[in-house]
Parts: sequence; C-alpha cells; structure tokens
Amino acid sequence: MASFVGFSVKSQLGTSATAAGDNEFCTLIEHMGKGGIDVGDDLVLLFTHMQYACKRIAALVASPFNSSLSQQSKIAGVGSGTDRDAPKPLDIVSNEIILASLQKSGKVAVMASEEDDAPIWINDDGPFVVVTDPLDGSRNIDASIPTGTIFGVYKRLVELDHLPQEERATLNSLQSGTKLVAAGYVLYSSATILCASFGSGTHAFTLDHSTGDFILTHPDIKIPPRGQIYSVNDARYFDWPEGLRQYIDTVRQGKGRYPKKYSARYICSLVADFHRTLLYGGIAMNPRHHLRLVYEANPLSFLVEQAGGRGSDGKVRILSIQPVKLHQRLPLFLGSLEDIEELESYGNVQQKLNPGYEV
Ligand SMILES: O=P(O)(O)OC[C@H]1O[C@](O)(COP(=O)(O)O)[C@@H](O)[C@@H]1O
Repeated sequence: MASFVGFSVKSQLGTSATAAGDNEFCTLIEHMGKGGIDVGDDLVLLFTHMQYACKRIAALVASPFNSSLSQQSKIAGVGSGTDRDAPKPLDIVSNEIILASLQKSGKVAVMASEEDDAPIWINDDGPFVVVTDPLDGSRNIDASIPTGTIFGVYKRLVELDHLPQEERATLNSLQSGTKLVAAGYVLYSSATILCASFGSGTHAFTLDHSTGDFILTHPDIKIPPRGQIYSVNDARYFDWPEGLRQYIDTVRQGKGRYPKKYSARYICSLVADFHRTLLYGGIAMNPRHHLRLVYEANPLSFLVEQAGGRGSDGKVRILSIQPVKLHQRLPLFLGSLEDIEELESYGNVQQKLNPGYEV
C-alpha cells in the first residue's frame, strides 16, 4: 500500500521531470529569489512567514476536530446559523495565525483584516502593509468544501509616518489597488495551492505535504481570453437587474459573441470559484454588494490582470476604485477579458436589491 509519508511531487512526477520545465523543482521562495523576478529580501521574508501561516491554516481546516469546534461555537452562540456573516471560530483562529506570522516577520507595519474592525499596527519600521481575508468561504467548512485565504501587499506610505497611529494605519490600508506590490491566495482543497503575483505574471505553487514546500506547478498562468463558464449564485436571478439577466440568458443559450452554450459552475467559495476561472476562463461573479474591495476584490483583480484577464465592478476596473472605507463592499466580476467586456456592454449588471439572504 502506498504510504502517505513516502508521497511527494518528485515521486509522482519522477526525479528528472519537473513541473517548472527544467531539471529542478522550484519552490516559492526559490522562485522569488532567483527563479523568478528579484523581488527583494524583505518581500521574500514576508512570504516565508505568510506561507507558513497558510500551511497552519491548511492543517486547521483539515482537522478532524472542526466539527466539534463548530458545535461548541453554536452552543456558545458564536457564528450562529442565523447570522451568516458572524465570524466563525476558524476565521478567528486563521486571523490570529496570520497576525502572529506577520508580527514575527518584522516586515509588516500594519495588517488590515476582514475579521477586524480596524487595522492592527504592528511595527513602525515594517516596509509593508498587508490586507487579508484570512479564511474566505468558512461557512462551507462543515461540508469540507474548499476555502481560501486572500491577501494583498502594499508598501508602507512613509509620507504618513508623522500621523497618529490610528490614522496612519487606516490610510495605509486604504491604498488603491494600483499600488499593490504583490497579492496572492491560498486554496485549501484536494490540493493546497498558493497562487501569487509580484507584478510580473501570476504563478501557482502546490504544497508538497511530504516536504512542506510550495512547488511551482503553474508558471505564468494565462487566463483564456474567453471561457465557456459563468459562475454566479443563480438563485438570485429574480433580484438581478435586467442587464445581468439578459447577459446570462444570452450566453447560456449560446447566442452571445461567442456562439457556444455556456455552462454554470458555482461552489460559493470565492477562492475556489476564482481559481477555476483563472485556469479555465469565463467569469466568476457576485453581482450584489457583498464582497469587499480591500480584502477580496483588489488582490484577486491584481492576480487576474497579471494573468491577462480583468476585474470589474460591472462598470469600471476594480483596481481604479479608490477605497474610502475598510470594509467597503461592491459587485465583483472577475475573469476572461472578452467575457468581462461583453458583460459590461449590457450596462446594467449590478444587483441593487440585497435582502438578507438566509443561505
Ligand atoms: O451568498 P452569495 O451571494 O452567493 O455569496 C457567496 C460568497 O460569499 C462568500 O462566502 C464570502 O462571504 P463572507 O465574506 O461573508 O464569508 C464567498 O466565499 C462566496 O463567493
């Protein structure tokens, strides 16, 4: 019987074959240092700590004790089924794991997290600002559906160093997406995938559980200019504006600019829906004001643009939107360039009705 301990990417692919296309495997950190662009030691150190945090979260979401944790939290009234937006314990634990790693890195001035009301100031000299959704899709955890961590990295704005700490923390965290120096997500699924961009292409690395390394498996991802997949919570159809209904009705009948019938895929876990879209093309969308500009839309738009696609709110480029509030929500459309352009041509695609959906 094959033993788990003996499993590795190398043994799967053979010792001479590599996913990176040359004679050696390339880890995330090697890629940042020499295999890819030279991003600088500070960012390498930050990613060293960030990947460690995500490996801990990967272990956490796969833990056999999650269901009892979830039961305990329901009894305690935390993250109860009636309040779908209340943080669940795993969100909180993931948030703490990331914060601890960023603190240890010594490279982060401030962390702004979807789980915290206000950004946390960490280190006056830290060169970077990190924004994060520590565990997106956590409502799916009990059913073992994929989840993910999303993060973006900015430079600390030294010109704000004279301001009071609270103001400095907020303004550093509200930088425009065009200022991102790096972004990434980690998908916790059948494989744990870390996908990142440092401003020159989007690359994905798969966790080799036997060595603990993220191995470059998808160098320089290019999203197809067209996909044949739309990803949306279709149960909201009757709350959609006319433009969005028309668009979906058109492509599902194969009557759009691309004369093939589109298929639907929707996991309801943003990182998983986005990852599939990045690889296969099409559009991953949430047309209501639900997802957050700072923690979700900007980092994922940076990644999709670096892969040749587009991130839009249905009207304008996501990265061009200046955040005004940390927890600002907006409609989000991510995907293939031609598909997003076609969708935007329908004009009215942002869902204005946003009742408190129960599931
Ligand atoms: O209920 P909808 O509109 O389908 O939204 C689902 C989306 O909400 C998310 O669960 C995120 O919501 P939360 O930030 O409230 O957890 C995404 O993972 C998913 O894509």
